[in-house]
Amino acid sequence: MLWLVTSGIAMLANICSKIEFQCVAFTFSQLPVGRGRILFCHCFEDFYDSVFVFLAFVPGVGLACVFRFVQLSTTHDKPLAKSACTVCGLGSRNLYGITPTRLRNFPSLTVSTSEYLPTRKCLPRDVIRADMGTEESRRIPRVLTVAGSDSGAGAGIQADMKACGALGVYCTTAITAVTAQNTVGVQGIHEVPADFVASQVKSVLLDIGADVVKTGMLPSVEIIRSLCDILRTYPVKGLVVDPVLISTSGDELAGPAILDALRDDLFPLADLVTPNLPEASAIIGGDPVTTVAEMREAAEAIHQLGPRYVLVKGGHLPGTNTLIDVLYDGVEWHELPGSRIETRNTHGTGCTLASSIAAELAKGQSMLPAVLASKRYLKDVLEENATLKIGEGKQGPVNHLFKLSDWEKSSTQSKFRPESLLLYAVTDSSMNKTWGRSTSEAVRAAIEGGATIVQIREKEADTGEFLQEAETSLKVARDYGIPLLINDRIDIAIACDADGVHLGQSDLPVARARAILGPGKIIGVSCKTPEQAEKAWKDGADYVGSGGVYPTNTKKDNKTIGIEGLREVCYGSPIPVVAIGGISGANAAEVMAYPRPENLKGVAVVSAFFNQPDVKKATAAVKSVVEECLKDVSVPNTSS
Ligand SMILES: Nc1ncnc2c1ncn2[C@@H]1O[C@H](COP(=O)(O)OP(=O)(O)O)[C@@H](O)[C@H]1O
Ligand SMILES: Cc1ncc(COP(=O)(O)O)c(N)n1
Repeated sequence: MLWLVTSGIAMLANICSKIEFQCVAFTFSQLPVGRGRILFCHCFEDFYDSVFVFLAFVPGVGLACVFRFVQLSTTHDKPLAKSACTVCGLGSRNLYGITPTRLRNFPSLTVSTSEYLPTRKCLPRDVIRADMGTEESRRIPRVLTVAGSDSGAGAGIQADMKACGALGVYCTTAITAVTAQNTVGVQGIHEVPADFVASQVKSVLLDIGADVVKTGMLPSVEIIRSLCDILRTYPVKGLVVDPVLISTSGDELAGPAILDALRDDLFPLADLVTPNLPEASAIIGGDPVTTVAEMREAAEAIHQLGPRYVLVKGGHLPGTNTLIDVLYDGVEWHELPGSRIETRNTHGTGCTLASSIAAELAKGQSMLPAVLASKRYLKDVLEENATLKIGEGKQGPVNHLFKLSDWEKSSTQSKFRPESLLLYAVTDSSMNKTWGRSTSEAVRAAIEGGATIVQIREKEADTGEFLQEAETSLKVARDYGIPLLINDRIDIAIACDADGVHLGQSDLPVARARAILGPGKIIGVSCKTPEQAEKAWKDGADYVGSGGVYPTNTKKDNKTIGIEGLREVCYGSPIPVVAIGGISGANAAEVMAYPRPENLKGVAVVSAFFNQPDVKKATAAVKSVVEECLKDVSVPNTSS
């Protein structure tokens, strides 16, 4: 039920004659209000079941009326309404004087000027609608999309929701048709009855509200007409009309029968109409639109039909790599150029552009900046996803949420492959300096010699130098497809986007590191005991580095655990283990010899690679020893 509280009787009568909801009027002066569907109520309890309260009043008188209303609602021992209801105020700007605190029973207050009357003509383009949240609530720009569902999710409702979401705008929906659609084409269309489309639109507008309405596929004249009726009754700040007729695949989504309804009913209400070239041609009666000059003529002709702006989109311009969209407001022309991006993933570009413009308008942008911002967003989407493969057909969908969809970061699967531990190179900058080479040169040589994973270990350099070393080494490792980890310093790993970190027992706890790095990065942990290995696994590590297997000078005060200690760790470790500490070509066979624990995957080497004149040769030498051990296919020993 919609409640009207008013002292402006004439306005109330006018509004009630236009809306379909049952209205109950409560006038503070108890004046008789006797028209249409208006009923009376005489006590405050009667408001209790309302879902929407509309405060209508004449300027001047209105403010006193609202204060009285607020006072009543706050002194009353019940809340104003059972559930949070929207309060819409209509009248003078004086409403701005009401503070959110005074209106704490109202989740939102919408104010429009008294020029708001249920005839579209007198609705100012910039009708003032200030939604005042309560002190605790935040407001988010809202777009309502009235469009078809695309099961392939590149276009239609799905595109609109994702584009608005990506741009920080809350998108509600009224579905006009459900299509069975994929990258090959449209296999079926199931139209939603016009009255149910209208119900969806009203449900949204009467509760959540919308700053801007965007339309896409409107498959019938009835749907267009009922939408126009609603928009005349409940005007919104902006209306963006994408006159969808045919899909990129060439399938008809709305027949020529709707053209008259678009031209006569919807376009005059629109702030922006966004036809592509075939749509522009159909709207103006079939004349070809294939050049920028013809786009201008079409924009002019469409503008005559009543919208404030026309954007004729040039995605279908033949034989050019510069795509021009033409924007026209009846006076000024803007030719907005963009380069054609080579990609099959263009299904949904039109819907995406229109809904992005709607989103930008909802944020309060004016038209030209909104169009430019949307073109930039679309360009980023097309560029980022140019080579993406979704579906087998010719028209790949636009992937709007590319910023969220770095699967390596969002995946629940680590990139870690246990086999990569086979020949693990751990750098030492002082050794490399002694031999006159940079860390990245040493990394390249180790990889060329057969290293299967690299860890940058830096104990001397300051943070800036370390980062630079890591970045240049990472470039080398990426060229060869070899994972590169950073020793100890999770900040450096994040800064250069390395593949992961290797942590000691006294470094950042593994669980914290995992929480920071996410599931896609590799984490290794140094462990000397099976208990440490078990904990590392529980905390989210991918592998264990266990040693020192042999005495070594690389790490001071490092206890040697020997082959026996290594094996104990392996048997207690639920995750793969790499042996470390004093390993060289001379002893690697002993470490890796069969029978060995199944999860002992390789050897990590420092001096035997980097304290050598020829890193590549030294690495290759250890590699051949380890590979020799792998040739032994005897059943691995898994018991202690
Ligand atoms: N391959 C592309 N590279 C860059 N921009 C494109 C490409 N294809 C379309 N666009 C842009 O996408 C928007 C939608 O264009 P268009 O393809 O004409 O619409 P529709 O998807 O409605 O057919 C326009 O701004 C157009 O310039
Ligand atoms: C439900 C729906 N709405 C709109 C389009 C147009 O998008 P495109 O022109 O990219 O095929 C579509 N294919 N499906």
